[in-house]
Amino acid sequence: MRKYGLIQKTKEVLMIQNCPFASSAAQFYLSSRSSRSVIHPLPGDAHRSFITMNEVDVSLDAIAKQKKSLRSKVRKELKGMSIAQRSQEDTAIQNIVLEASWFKSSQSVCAYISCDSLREVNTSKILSAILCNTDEEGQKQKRKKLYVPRIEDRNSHMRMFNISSTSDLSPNSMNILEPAPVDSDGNQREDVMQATDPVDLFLLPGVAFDRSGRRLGRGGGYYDVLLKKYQEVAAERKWNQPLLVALSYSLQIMDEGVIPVTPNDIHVDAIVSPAGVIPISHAALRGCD
Ligand SMILES: Nc1nc2c(c(=O)[nH]1)N(C=O)[C@@H](CNc1ccc(C(=O)N[C@@H](CCC(=O)O)C(=O)O)cc1)CN2
Ligand SMILES: Nc1ncnc2c1ncn2[C@@H]1O[C@H](COP(=O)(O)OP(=O)(O)OP(=O)(O)O)[C@@H](O)[C@H]1O
Repeated sequence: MRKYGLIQKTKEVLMIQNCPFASSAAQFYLSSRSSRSVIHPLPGDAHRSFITMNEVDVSLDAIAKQKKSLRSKVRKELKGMSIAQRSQEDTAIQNIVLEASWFKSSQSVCAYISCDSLREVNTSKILSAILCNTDEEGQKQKRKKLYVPRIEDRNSHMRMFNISSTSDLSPNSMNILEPAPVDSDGNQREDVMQATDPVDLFLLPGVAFDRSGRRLGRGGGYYDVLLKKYQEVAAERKWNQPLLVALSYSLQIMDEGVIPVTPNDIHVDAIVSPAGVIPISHAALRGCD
């Protein structure tokens, strides 16, 4: 069912031409002509507006394999990082976020709870600052709303629930901390999809990123599905779209063209690495003024 939907969507996207940056996925088509099944820019091949279902299948399978292999390569490199290097990069990245104008002005944030064994950029300092209402100098701030992920099933279904303390969290089967849908007083937590105010900022985890905004996740499709849904909800409610900011160790930033993508992959607006913010979209460039 999902695969058929994906094939339909892929075909629709592949037939769109001359799209602006906002739908950057549409500027590429999947090609199975090459044995490596790469992604080509459209212009020179704009006449090729149809591909068969089989070609889409072959290309998507090849892309899935390329993603898997890139994930293993980067995971290995992350395992090779020294504790000191990671800790230095964790501090630098989190300080950059805490000092950024787009973070300071945000009122509602979706962020991940970092998992040490997955070698994810640490978010504990950012989460504490949000939950304690303090800025990087310890000054009191207006309290931001915080939503964190909870996996619902293995079918790419994740929800984001509002929490007010890290004591609201317990480890799931993957040893990632997550909130129960009901709090300790028996009250249903607010799901970000039901929130009455917009989310300004998503802080995203991932395995690899590039300077054109491509993001390779852990392979569950959880973020791609949730972000697409949230973008649709925001558009229906005529809200500004949230800024999508990925947190990345230096070695997770790839040269352009290395990260394979499909039309389902949501591009990020900016990346924060220890070297600073890499603004990608117009929204991020405006936010970095
Ligand atoms: N901190 C955090 N929370 C998150 C995510 C995340 O990436 N980071 N997710 C974002 O989706 C969801 C969880 N998805 C996950 C998907 C895979 C693995 C994992 O352990 N993957 C192994 C490889 C498994 C395999 O290849 O079979 C790994 O990456 O080492 C963990 C979480 C929701 N919560
Ligand atoms: N919007 C979507 N609708 C349906 N299926 C999707 C969607 N996005 C991703 N998927 C499916 O999820 C699976 C994993 O996708 P992919 O490898 O791109 O995940 P990822 O980006 O690494 O993970 P994540 O989004 O959790 O960080 C694939 O089978 C993909 O087709």
